[in-house]
Amino acid sequence: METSVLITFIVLAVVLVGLVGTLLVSGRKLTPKKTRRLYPETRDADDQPPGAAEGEDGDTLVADRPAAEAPEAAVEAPEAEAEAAPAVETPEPVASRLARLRARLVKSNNVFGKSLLALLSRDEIDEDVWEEIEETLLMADLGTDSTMELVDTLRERVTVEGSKDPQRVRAMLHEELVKLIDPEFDRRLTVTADGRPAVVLVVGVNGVGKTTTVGKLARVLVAEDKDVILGAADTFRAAAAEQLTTWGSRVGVPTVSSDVEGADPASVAYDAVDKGTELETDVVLVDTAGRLQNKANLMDELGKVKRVVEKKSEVDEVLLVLDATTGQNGLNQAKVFSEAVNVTGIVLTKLDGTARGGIVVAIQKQLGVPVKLIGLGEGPDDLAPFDTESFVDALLED
Ligand SMILES: Nc1nc2c(ncn2[C@@H]2O[C@H](COP(=O)(O)OP(=O)(O)OP(=O)(O)O)[C@@H](O)[C@H]2O)c(=O)[nH]1
Repeated sequence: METSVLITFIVLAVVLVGLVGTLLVSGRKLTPKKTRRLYPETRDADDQPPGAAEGEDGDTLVADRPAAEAPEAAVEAPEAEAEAAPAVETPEPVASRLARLRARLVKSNNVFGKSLLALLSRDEIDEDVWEEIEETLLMADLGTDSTMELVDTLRERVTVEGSKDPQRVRAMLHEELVKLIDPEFDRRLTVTADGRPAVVLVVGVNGVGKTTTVGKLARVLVAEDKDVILGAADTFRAAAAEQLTTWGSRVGVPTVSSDVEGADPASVAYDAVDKGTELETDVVLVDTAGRLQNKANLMDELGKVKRVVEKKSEVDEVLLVLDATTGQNGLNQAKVFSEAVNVTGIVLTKLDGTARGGIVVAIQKQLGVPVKLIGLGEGPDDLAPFDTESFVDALLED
């Protein structure tokens, strides 16, 4: 009799211990996202990021973050280890990058502003001068309509006000350029969504800087303390996924890619959104391929990527990347893309290498969509939000 009581007691104890264990585990799952950041600052060198196991979803891989990270000083660790340089970089905050990149914009674009100011400050502004002004604006890729509009308005203002004072002329030009670029556009990126990750598709022809832009944008978002996941849906160029994974791992952001060459980009994009949802990231950034040799093919492929992603989640932003140095050609590309997907914002890259800042006006006019970001160099933090006032200031800097 006593033995059976003892056995019953032992069985009850085991069941109780099991129950307490289960409660503890499920309690951990319910820990709010923000208190268990996806990429903890302190990890053991061999820790895996959540859900980062290779091949977990069939052909889709989630690239590991860099293995070694120095533990924080508060963690008990040998001194030498605590001082080791962290493998994950800290991206530059947006405010300081703006100040730094402004100088680059001034350097490449103020030729345009300076020659305009010089022309407008002449003692006599005759027909020849107005023609020269027109030419300068066209050379800056402002586009014919906007050039005519600006010249007409300036002509009128200069005649009515009769002022040749360079400061006054500069102010007029500044005002008119700001009006043309339209400060009314909402240039904020939609990178927050309610109860799910915000989904951003990045599209554009090859070579314009798409993959680089996704990488740079991930850094901007990480600097703003957002959890990000990347989707390498440019399955056309073999090295693109690797390139993207490298960008991501530098700032501790995982990348979803396919181990099958030429895999279906829509399925990689879907997997990235799926993984982002599972990991409760704030943003999913999807890089896409941009072959333009066949318009119908491109439209089919991009349309499909968007449709398939939409089975899982809304798409919050479609960013079209355009190379500022390609002028009119870029505008034609923009048109094709905007027919394929509903573009919500433009990223204008390589503005550091051209005096054709006027392309901002032409593109916005053509697509009715704002330039939201500008690329001003090949460095990892050379991407900045577009701001009309500072852009025009940089054009007209002395
Ligand atoms: N100077 C300058 N170079 C840039 C900028 N953005 C990108 N690049 C360079 O442009 C080149 C092409 O960039 P990628 O990101 O590979 O272009 P992509 O559009 O992804 O090309 P595909 O993957 O072939 O479709 C790289 O050498 C980049 O460093 C920029 O703002 N300024």
